[in-house]
Amino acid sequence: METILILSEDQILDWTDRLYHIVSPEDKRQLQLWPEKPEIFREILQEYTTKLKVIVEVVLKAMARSLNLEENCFLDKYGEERALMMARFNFFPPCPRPDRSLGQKPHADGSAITIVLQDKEVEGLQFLNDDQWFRVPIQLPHALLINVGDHIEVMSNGVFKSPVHRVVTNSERERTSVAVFCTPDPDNDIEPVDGVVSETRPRLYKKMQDYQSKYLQYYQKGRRPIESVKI
Ligand SMILES: O=C(O)CCC(=O)C(=O)O
Ligand SMILES: [Fe+2]
Repeated sequence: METILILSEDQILDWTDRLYHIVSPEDKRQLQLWPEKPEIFREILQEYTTKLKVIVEVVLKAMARSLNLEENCFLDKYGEERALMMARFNFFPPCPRPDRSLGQKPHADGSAITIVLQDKEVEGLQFLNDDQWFRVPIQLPHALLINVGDHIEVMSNGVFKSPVHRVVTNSERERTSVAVFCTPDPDNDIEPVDGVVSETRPRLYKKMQDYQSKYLQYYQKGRRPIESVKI
């Protein structure tokens, strides 16, 4: 299943094939679209999802504590049971012109946090800081990369930043990665939490509404969706 929306003729496409599935909550899964082979796929994805839920809880609590906030303040807004987890399997085939195309164009994730399992052997992910791209190393096989998404930037009133990143291609080797986007329960109002707004640190973001559809519109035009909620 693919969610690329072609919104205009001049839209720049990513050099990638993707499989994109909701993995939680269970009643939102569309199992009829999941691969049937290898047979172990569903079982492994189920187990992976269950384990990632534990990581999300630990990480969101730790992030709150690190700001001296009540430890459940991000987790409560995230919503645990009804939070949306979407798994994206990214396949980046070798590209004959890596100088002219990207596996994934610059973007920041629209999640609360994203958990990425990178290819064990082929690098490609890069993060932007001060106008410079920094490569993410892959020395640690099976390491999970945890990336802050737009929802945590808003909830933390900008203390945690949702960084811009991209994936570069290469002409020799294919690359795969699995990104699981952990996004708050769509019924929850997401805005800066109590304790991050003060006289010295004014509120920087509005309430996030209908962010998913805004996200796609902005993203495909090469703009940062989070701009739509900045005050
Ligand atoms: O391929 C990667 O390492 C990261 C992919 C990514 O940024 C994404 O799917 O949003
Ligand atoms: Fe990403």
